[in-house]
Amino acid sequence: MTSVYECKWGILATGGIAETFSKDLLIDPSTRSVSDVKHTIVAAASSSSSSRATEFLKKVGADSSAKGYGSYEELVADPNVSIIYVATPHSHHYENTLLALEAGKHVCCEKPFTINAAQTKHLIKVAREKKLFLMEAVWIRFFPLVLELQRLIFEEKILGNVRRVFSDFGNQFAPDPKHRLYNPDLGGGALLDLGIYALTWQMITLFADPKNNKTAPSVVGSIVKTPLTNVDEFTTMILNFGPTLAQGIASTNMTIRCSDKYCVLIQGDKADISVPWAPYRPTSFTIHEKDSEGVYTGKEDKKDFDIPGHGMFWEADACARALRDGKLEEERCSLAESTITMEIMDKVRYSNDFRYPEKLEATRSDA
Ligand SMILES: NC(=O)C1=CN([C@@H]2O[C@H](COP(=O)(O)OP(=O)(O)OC[C@H]3O[C@@H](n4cnc5c(N)ncnc54)[C@H](OP(=O)(O)O)[C@@H]3O)[C@@H](O)[C@H]2O)C=CC1
Ligand SMILES: O=C1OC[C@@H](O)[C@H](O)[C@H]1O
Repeated sequence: MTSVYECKWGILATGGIAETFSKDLLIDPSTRSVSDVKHTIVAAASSSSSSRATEFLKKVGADSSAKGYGSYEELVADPNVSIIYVATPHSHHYENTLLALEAGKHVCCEKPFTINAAQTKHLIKVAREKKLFLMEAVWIRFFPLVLELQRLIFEEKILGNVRRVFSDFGNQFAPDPKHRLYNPDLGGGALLDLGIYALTWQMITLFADPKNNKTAPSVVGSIVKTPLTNVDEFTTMILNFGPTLAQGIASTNMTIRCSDKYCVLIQGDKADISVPWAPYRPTSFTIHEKDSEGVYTGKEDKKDFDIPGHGMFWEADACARALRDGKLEEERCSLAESTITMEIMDKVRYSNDFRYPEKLEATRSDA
């Protein structure tokens, strides 16, 4: 019998996504036909109190031996923890990930990796120097749906040449200046929180096209800021993928929910693929056949994908396998692609005069 690798997680922060991720970690891997890795939560930390961390561990169903800490420093010092999951607001990812790396821990950090590309590059430098695994938690990259979609596009070539991709993630949020989405001090705004999914769809379809030869796209973007807190409320980007002569249009906002039917439309010369809501947790896509003049023939093929939980366990399984195999990076969610994505967001923000407070944009002096 082959041995099962046990990945020992430390959960840094106890908010919404920390809870969702932790519950997913503890779902029996056999429910998703996985038998080579399993996950244990050995500790969690809350910046507010150790009792909050202990309550969190109970709520997510961690083993009673799991430790609850009242500071992130104590968590990263725990010798039983192998990998830290960073689940704080964007504003804190850079410092929290550095804290964990400097303590010698592998890290899986929530999206967006950091506030800007300079910070991402510094994290990569530290991880490489310390020979530690590092990944931005772009969970949809690991969905079986995405793997199948890429297989159909790049191996079976069912779309022919892919020439254009529309991707949108807009959602209707109550305009609350205290919510992290509206708060500039927490890295608020549509682009970093939601727009990163619209960009991920561009990366997994147009950037990943073998003909693109891993070339970063050129980008122009336009931003409308909310008068409430001056963070971006609407952002739209046009991306030109030079080697493939394909164009991407990626949009995001936090006022209008994107269409239930078409959040993503991948257009080739033989067929299109549409992906309905939700762009951050897709469960189906439809292939629309076209005739030689590019007109839909009416022949459609819908593919549905079951998610036995929320769907965050697939990225966790990838982290576990990387640790087991001594890999410092996961190729499905590479550090190079995270850097390119951050650079795109920087370019669009800075060219539209949208900067976060100086303390959020700063990198440490050794960066
Ligand atoms: N992959 C996905 O599907 C999703 C990813 N995310 C990402 O996860 C991150 C966290 O989002 P979410 O869980 O919704 O946020 P929450 O506000 O629900 O939780 C954030 C947690 O971070 C900790 N924290 C530390 N410092 C601060 C601070 N100054 N202000 C607020 N919280 C602080 C708190 O935990 P404590 O008190 O325990 O320290 C808090 O509970 C974001 O970067 C977001 O992009 C969010 C939702 C979905
Ligand atoms: O990652 C996310 O996906 C779902 C959104 O509603 C959330 O704001 C975002 O952080």
